[in-house]
Amino acid sequence: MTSLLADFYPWTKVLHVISVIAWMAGLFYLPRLFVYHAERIETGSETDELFQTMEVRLLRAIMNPAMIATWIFGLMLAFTPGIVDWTAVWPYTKAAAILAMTWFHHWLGKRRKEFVRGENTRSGRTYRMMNELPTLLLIVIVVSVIARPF
Ligand code: HEM
Repeated sequence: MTSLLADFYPWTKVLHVISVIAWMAGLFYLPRLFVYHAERIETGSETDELFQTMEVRLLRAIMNPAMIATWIFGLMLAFTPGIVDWTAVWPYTKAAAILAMTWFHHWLGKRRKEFVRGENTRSGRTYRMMNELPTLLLIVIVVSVIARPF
């Protein structure tokens, strides 16, 4: 099994990076939709319904599968022999940022359901601020996994 993982290593990494890009696209775009949904759209209007459709499609068709694929290929890389030096610090800074990213994904999912019920209480400003979180986490992850300064 481990030698199979070693044979597929470059392709696993290709699939990991492709799924990461798709996941990140959604993590950047969904809070942006929430900003406009919270600031500009009247609850119960046709535009409200249109935004709900865009949000649910983005989450279900792109973000959920991309997150699952990122985890599967990432774990396959982590189990590939000789790839991760577990005595270094970078795997743990990366892991902490990944957990935060996964938490953020679920936080967005809960906010989407509030919009569906017409119960959003958060302002556009809050969603604007939360929109910065995936950028910060992305920086921590990419520095951890590529520059490995620690
Ligand atoms: C979800 C769980 C994740 C796990 C278990 C995981 C694990 C890994 C592992 C073990 C590697 C291989 C490192 C190597 O080849 O030396 C890797 C590569 C990489 N990961 Fe992840 N990762 C995850 C999520 C992410 C996320 C969310 C991002 C970006 C936001 C990301 C970005 C990258 C990049 C850019 C590489 C390629 C680095 C290189 O060129 O070697 N990963 N990942």
